[in-house]
Amino acid sequence: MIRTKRLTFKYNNEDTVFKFPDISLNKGQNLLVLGKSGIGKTTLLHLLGGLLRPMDGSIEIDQVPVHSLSNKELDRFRGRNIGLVFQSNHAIQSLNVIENLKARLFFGKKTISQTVIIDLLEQLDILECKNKKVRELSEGQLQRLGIAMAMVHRPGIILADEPTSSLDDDNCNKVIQLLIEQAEINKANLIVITHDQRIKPLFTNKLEL
Ligand SMILES: Nc1ncnc2c1ncn2[C@@H]1O[C@H](COP(=O)(O)OP(=O)(O)OP(=O)(O)O)[C@@H](O)[C@H]1O
Repeated sequence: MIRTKRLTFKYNNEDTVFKFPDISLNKGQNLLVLGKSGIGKTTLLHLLGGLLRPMDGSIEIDQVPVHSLSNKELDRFRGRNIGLVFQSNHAIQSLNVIENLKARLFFGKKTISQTVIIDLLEQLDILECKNKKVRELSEGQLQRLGIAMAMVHRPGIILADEPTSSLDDDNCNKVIQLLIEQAEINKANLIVITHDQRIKPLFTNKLEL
């Protein structure tokens, strides 16, 4: 469950004040956030993910007032409850796929059985890569590893920043279907931000900034 109210934000040394429309999502609901370049989509995603703090307004996630957590509480909350899918992959190059997932769990202070990890890799169709180093993966496999890393700790919220902008139509559809499927399996909220118009028909719930 995510609720934001009268959320505003300003970067240090900048004049622009971003005012975001209220968001209200029940458990398991998805949202597509659209808007032209520079409007503040990534900024909103970083606020929801606790990477930035609002200037004013509130963010409530599963009854937790995220906006008023201390830095330490926020780090812990993010590590346990938020899954972030970035445009480019943030995996550690020198580690293999399984080691990267274990590192993600270590930082999130969560223990997940090896069977669950194997199941996830199978669902994402990268099980055969489990012992490959990150630098040995193709672009598509890297993208799916990014999703696995965002999902492995079973977060309640999955936030994806332009996950399809560099993909062809076929892979664009596959990645979005995988994200929707993973969100469903975990009963998580999925929020995708994009200016990729191809994704629009795949979401019923949309917010235009
Ligand atoms: N760390 C920062 N410090 C100052 N200004 C920033 C910072 N990050 C982003 N901005 C500015 O804030 C505005 C909104 O940026 P943001 O990345 O949220 O937009 P966006 O809608 O995601 O854009 P795009 O679709 O191009 O990725 C832009 O004008 C950007 O230059």
